[in-house]
Amino acid sequence: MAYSFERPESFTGALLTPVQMAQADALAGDTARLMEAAGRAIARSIMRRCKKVPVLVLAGPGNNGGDGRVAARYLAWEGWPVRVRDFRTADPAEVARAGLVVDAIFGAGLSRDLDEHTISLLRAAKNLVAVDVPSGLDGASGQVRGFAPQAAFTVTFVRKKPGHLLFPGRALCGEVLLRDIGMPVSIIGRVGPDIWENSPSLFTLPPRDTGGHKYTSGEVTILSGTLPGAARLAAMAARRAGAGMVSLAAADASPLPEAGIILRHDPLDRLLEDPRRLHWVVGPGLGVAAAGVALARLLQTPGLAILADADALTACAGTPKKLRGVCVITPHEGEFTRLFGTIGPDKIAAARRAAALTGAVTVLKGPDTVIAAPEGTAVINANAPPWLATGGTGDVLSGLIAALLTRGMAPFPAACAGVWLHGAAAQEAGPGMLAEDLPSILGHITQG
Ligand SMILES: NC(=O)C1=CN([C@@H]2O[C@H](COP(=O)(O)OP(=O)(O)OC[C@H]3O[C@@H](n4cnc5c(N)ncnc54)[C@H](O)[C@@H]3O)[C@@H](O)[C@H]2O)[C@@H](O)CC1
Ligand SMILES: Nc1ncnc2c1ncn2[C@@H]1O[C@H](COP(=O)(O)OP(=O)(O)O)[C@@H](O)[C@H]1O
Ligand SMILES: [K+]
Repeated sequence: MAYSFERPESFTGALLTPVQMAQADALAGDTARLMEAAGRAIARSIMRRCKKVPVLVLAGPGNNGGDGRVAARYLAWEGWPVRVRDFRTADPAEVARAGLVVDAIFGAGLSRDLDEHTISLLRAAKNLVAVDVPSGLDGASGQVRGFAPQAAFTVTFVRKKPGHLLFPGRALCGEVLLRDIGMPVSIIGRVGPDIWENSPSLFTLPPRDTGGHKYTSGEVTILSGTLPGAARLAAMAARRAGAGMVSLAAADASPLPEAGIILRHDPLDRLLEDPRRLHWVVGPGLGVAAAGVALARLLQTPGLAILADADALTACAGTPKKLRGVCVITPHEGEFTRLFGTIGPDKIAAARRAAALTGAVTVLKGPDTVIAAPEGTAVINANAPPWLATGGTGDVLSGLIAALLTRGMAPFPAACAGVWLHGAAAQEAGPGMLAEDLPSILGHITQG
């Protein structure tokens, strides 16, 4: 069974771009009712989370402004001191005096950079709650158009937008509160979301085969080279994540690895004679020249599942088509840029282009890792704590994804599951963790 990508029927975790959100709005038709529900949700969130202070609602020209006006009405009913100002005539000095500013200037309809007057208003706010997104934030990409304020929290509706999860948007939103305003799930289905927030509801980990032996659980071979520690980290992760056999293939006489990792000094051609050796990790600590040669050789052998990382990616800098036939690539931003050119303002579009060009599931790593399938489905990961940004964690991720592949998962869900479990392990390890702390935690969170 191929453990495939699972789209929840409820579309939980689906992300809607501003264009898709507008389509949903048009299909639903009843904007007034949705706006009423949105405004009530904003007011409730404020009343629950904030002290009663004078509130100033900055209202824009579209539905975002409409949501803000409805929220003001509910706040006033509950006895809150609240004023509404049209953003065109509002005064920054008045904004600065407000105890709480509700930013309802622009949401999904943002179509150009903010002008100086709007920026001066938003800059003056000391304590701001954003409606849908902080005004100036592009909901599709998480990029800032001219300026966007820092929100204490953001209330959004129906489904989150990619810009809530992609940096710098994620940081500017503060906590994102997703509120149901009665948009039918069938309409979300008709819009056809193709970007998702990563979570375990998108994949199922294969159960361990109770009647199996080490080879039925799959074998992963990891090429080791100039920095053998990197390959060992990948190997430790692969073993803990349930690969039955893990071999390090080292051309030279590298020092003995940990007990339980098999060290092979055979030439690559010899290793390829074993038909069970289907899953390969190429790149971590291998050396760029060696990685280029090894990758080319592996790609001549049909039927292999190859994960290319680190030096194998650098070896293909400027010639990404050399990666065709690889199953998963895991570039960080530097490796990605060397391969495909600048990422630009839209990280999802960049990852999709790379996946389409190479045919490989592309894991564009970072604090907001994007995983893209060659046919275009994209997933944004948001569970990685900042302390995951430490040397060697990328090697662990490679070994982890390779183990999930060898356990029978298809490449896209294996990549999604690997990235999510990697973040979950780092959360469990806590601040100050090292890459080598992750494998033992993976041992207990990767069992099906
Ligand atoms: N889609 C839905 O299901 C719902 C959406 N709602 C709200 O509707 C919002 C989207 O509404 P709209 O499509 O009316 O869009 P907005 O309210 O974001 O604003 C669109 C208007 O602002 C103008 N504009 C855009 N960028 C500008 C700039 N930089 N400077 C000056 N003017 C600019 C546009 O020309 C347009 O007139 C959402 O963000 C959300 O707050 C809610 O009412 C509830 C339901
Ligand atoms: N600021 C951050 N917050 C959370 N995770 C991060 C951050 N920066 C990087 N990461 C994650 O840390 C890992 C680093 O991988 P990589 O750059 O390949 O490092 P290395 O080569 O040292 O193993 C990736 O999984 C990446 O998604
Ligand atoms: K807004």
